[in-house]
Amino acid sequence: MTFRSRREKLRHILSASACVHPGSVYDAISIRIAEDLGFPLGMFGGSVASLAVLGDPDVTLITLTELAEQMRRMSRAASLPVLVDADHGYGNALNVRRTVQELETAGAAGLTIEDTLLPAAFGEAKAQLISLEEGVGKMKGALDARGDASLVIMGRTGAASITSIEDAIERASAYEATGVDALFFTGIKSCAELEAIASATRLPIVLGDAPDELNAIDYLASQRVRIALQGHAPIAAATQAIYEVQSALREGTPPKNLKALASSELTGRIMREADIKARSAAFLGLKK
Ligand SMILES: O=C([O-])CC(=O)C(=O)O
Ligand SMILES: [Mg+2]
Repeated sequence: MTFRSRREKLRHILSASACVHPGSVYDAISIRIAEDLGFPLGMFGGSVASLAVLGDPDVTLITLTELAEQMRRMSRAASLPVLVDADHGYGNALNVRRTVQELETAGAAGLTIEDTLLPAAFGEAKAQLISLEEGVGKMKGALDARGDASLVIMGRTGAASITSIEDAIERASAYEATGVDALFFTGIKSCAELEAIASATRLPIVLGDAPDELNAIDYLASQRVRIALQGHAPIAAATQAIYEVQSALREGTPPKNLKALASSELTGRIMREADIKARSAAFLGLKK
């Protein structure tokens, strides 16, 4: 499937009237599983990118090259549309342009650019924001860099949990005015806050995190939330599974007694083994 048709699917989600949960994806295996299970969209979070690629926490150590390469691997492995958390765009507004170019050619369906000051400033324990003006410049740079007009650019603000809900609304309104395709919020704590945002803006809304008060999907849809993230449980589950199997082996459990391994049928499906066999027959003169 072409990159454009993946982007059009994401655009369709944003323009429809329902709210969807994306699958959390971070590598070729996780995206193929999300695709096979019927998720309409994959979310490639910055936190899981750092963990999967570097084994590091989410402290902006991953490079744009590493992020884009991981996206490229996922684009090859599956055709599920993927929304990429591009953090602050890896620098200033000129770096944001480069980030958009790299993620576009790597096959992202959409990406978010946020106004958090990253990496963290010297001597500051708490997260900080860049100025509204700099945030606007980043959004304009992102839109200007787009080569395929169907690539979805989202303006993201974490102001609700860093400064105030009023600041989040002011920033979101300014980003909306640049022509971005959707608004992505983190740190929204209540229905009242979401309703204030929904009535002050008009673009589709994406929620990066949400307390229990905000988990009824029909209510979210009624407030123009089109995508609601659910964290990144798959990589946590994978980490636990690897820990358990390595512990068992280290303690002397024979490999044949290990529990909860993927069956060869499941592994074969994820590896698209039938396709490889058919191609081997067609191109290598081997039997199907
Ligand atoms: O975008 C998301 O998935 C949430 C986030 O910031 C991260 O996981 O880095
Ligand atoms: Mg992030």
